[in-house]
This record gives sequence, structure tokens and C-alpha cells, in this order.
Amino acid sequence: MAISEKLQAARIVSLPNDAYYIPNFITEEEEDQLLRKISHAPLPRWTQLSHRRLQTWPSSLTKTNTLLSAALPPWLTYPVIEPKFTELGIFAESPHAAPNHVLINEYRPGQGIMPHEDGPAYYPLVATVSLGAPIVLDIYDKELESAVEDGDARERVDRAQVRYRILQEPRSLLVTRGEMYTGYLHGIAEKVADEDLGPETICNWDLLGVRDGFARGSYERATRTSLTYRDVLKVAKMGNTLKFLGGKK
Ligand SMILES: O=C(O)CCC(=O)C(=O)O
Ligand SMILES: [Fe+2]
Repeated sequence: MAISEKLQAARIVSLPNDAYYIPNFITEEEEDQLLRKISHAPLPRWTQLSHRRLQTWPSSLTKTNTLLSAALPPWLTYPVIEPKFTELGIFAESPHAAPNHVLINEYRPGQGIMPHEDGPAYYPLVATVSLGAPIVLDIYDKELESAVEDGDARERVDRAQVRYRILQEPRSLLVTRGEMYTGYLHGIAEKVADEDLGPETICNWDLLGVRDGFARGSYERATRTSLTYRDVLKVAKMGNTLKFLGGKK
């Protein structure tokens, strides 16, 4: 089954292939329930980074980018994957025909994520559910990559040209795949407000659920949490892993 007509209708037409944006993908109750589950996870579940904190489900990848096979917990599966992703056919063409891995990133005002690409460990498709507050995702040309690696990264990032800006409302779904995944970098600026919002600057402006809410052209950031669903290509069954560790046939 290929992607549905509903998803096709949500394509961000000003972006290269392919990105899709659906406002109000989940209800407020579903959002509250997810935020509750995230905040009730035991503290060791969180990895504290200098500019945000994150949870990894069901576990971090191994050094060889392998996922140890384990089911996602029901609260990350229902209703986001089943039935919603399945109905839209989002992962229909990915190797496991479903996501098997979820990163949960939390950004307080002033926090962000440096421009990066998600890399070859995953099938080139990310489905992001946003919770709590809006945030702008910046899309950069890939040439920036070498500049970042050359050191003095922060200064170069500050000067780098943002190619596209995607406004993600709370409860929305953003899907990026194909060239959007492999051909560009993405990041979130470390700011306390997102400004200069309008039809000329925000590529999914026509698809927003509450455009009027951004008519002032800016908002103060509040805590925004994202769930990024992906399909990890290499999966090791536990039995095989134990065999490997024990050196037995
Ligand atoms: O929070 C987001 O929307 C982006 C997260 C991200 O880029 C990542 O986890 O790789
Ligand atoms: Fe990313």
C-alpha cells in the first residue's frame, strides 16, 4: 500500500520531495496523555544533553547502528502508529513497514538542535509528532556540513543560510522523506522566540491549523516536545544477540 490521498493532499508543495504537514494530527487529550507518559518515565530514561534532553525508545542503537529487537511501548504505538500512521500509509514502503524506534526530544525556550542529518542507520523517512508548543524547524543546504566539521561550528551555523522554515504546531505531524531526508540538514535555532512568521517565510503557511494564531508574526517559545518515529534498518533478534555474546552456535 502506498501513501494515502490524505497524505498526498498534505504535501508542502514549495519543498523538494517530499515533506507533508498535517495539523491536529492528534487530539488535545491524546497530547496530554503522551506528555503525561513522557514526564512519568523514570529519570534514567532521560539523556541530558547541553542544549536539550531526550528519551530513546525502545533503546539506543548499538555502535554498529543496530537496534536490539523490542516492541515499542503501547503508549507510543496507540493511536499514533495504529491506526493513524497505518491509515496514511506513511511507512508502507519502508523495510519493516512500520517504525521501530522513537526519539523524544524536549526543548525549553532558548534550546535547539544544531543542523544535522539523521544518517544511514534509518530508512530515509521521519514522522514527527509535536507536543506542547509551536517551534520552527530550519532546513539548510548540505554544503553547511563541511563548514560545521571545520570547527568554529556555532559561528558558522549562525551565518549559514536557512533555506526553508517549517512551522510545527502542537499536535501536528510532519513527515520528511527522500531528498528532504538525504539532501538537506535540519536544525532548531536556540532562541526564546520565533519571529518573522508569514506566508513568505514559512513554507507550510497554507497548511497550518490556526494560521490566525501566528498573525502577529511571532511567538515566545514554550516547552516543545517532539516524537520522531523512524525505521531502523538493522535489527538484531535477542536470541541471536545472546548467541553472539556467548559465542555459541
Ligand atoms: O525535534 C525535532 O523536531 C527534530 C529532532 C531531530 O532532528 C532529531 O532527533 O534528529
Ligand atoms: Fe534530526
